[in-house]
Amino acid sequence: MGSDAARLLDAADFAAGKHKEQRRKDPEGTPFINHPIAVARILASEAGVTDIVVLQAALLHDTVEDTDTAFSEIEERFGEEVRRVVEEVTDDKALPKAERKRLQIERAPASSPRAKLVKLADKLHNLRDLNRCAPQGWSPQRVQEYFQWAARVVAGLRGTSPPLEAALQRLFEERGLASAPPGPDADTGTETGGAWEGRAPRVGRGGQ
Ligand SMILES: Nc1nc2c(ncn2[C@@H]2O[C@H](COP(=O)(O)OP(=O)(O)O)[C@@H](OP(=O)(O)OP(=O)(O)O)[C@H]2O)c(=O)[nH]1
Ligand SMILES: [Mn+2]
Repeated sequence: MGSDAARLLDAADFAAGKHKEQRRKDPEGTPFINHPIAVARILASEAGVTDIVVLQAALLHDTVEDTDTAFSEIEERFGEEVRRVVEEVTDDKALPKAERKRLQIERAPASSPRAKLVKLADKLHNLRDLNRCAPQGWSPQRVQEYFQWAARVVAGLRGTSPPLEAALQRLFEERGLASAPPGPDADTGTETGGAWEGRAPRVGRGGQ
């Protein structure tokens, strides 16, 4: 099986090979692999995660969604637990974009704790990246809409990692997106209404 370090580097090497032709959407064309590495770093350094399955899944989280990688390949090389987390954080690109985005909001609350960690770190890195530099062709309104959508996904991931949720909360507040504080009573607060500018109501806590 090898050491934890070996397993982690195996995942980093696999992801680097799969993403080798891809660039991020920023005007600098940052190598895509910077993103999964940053997501794994956020989990290890900011969330204090030591679970190698989570860190491997973070490195691999966009391989199936964005390259020719099959889930079976992930399972054969990294095992069933890693495959399962990657599967939970992979959008079905065959679906229309609006449906994919809706499903992320709907499915967040019932995700496994491991998948919730990867999703929180993924959103945190994408939002920090948006603040740093918007992707080519994105208007300020599109950026703001991504923040609004991300806040709805993150609302369904609460109770998972206080440091990541606090970092995300600050980013949402900077954008004028208030939301209820973490915790079991998060859906009872009314003082923070209006975050969605009259769009849909907050979602995703039903019965979880
Ligand atoms: N902020 C930012 N995002 C970039 C950049 N380059 C690529 N992305 C990716 O773009 C996706 C968000 O763009 P959208 O237009 O909303 O989604 P889409 O790619 O699925 O169509 C994210 O994918 P994802 O990882 O699948 O996350 P998510 O859509 O599930 O949040 C993000 O990782 C960049 O330079 N900055
Ligand atoms: Mn990602």
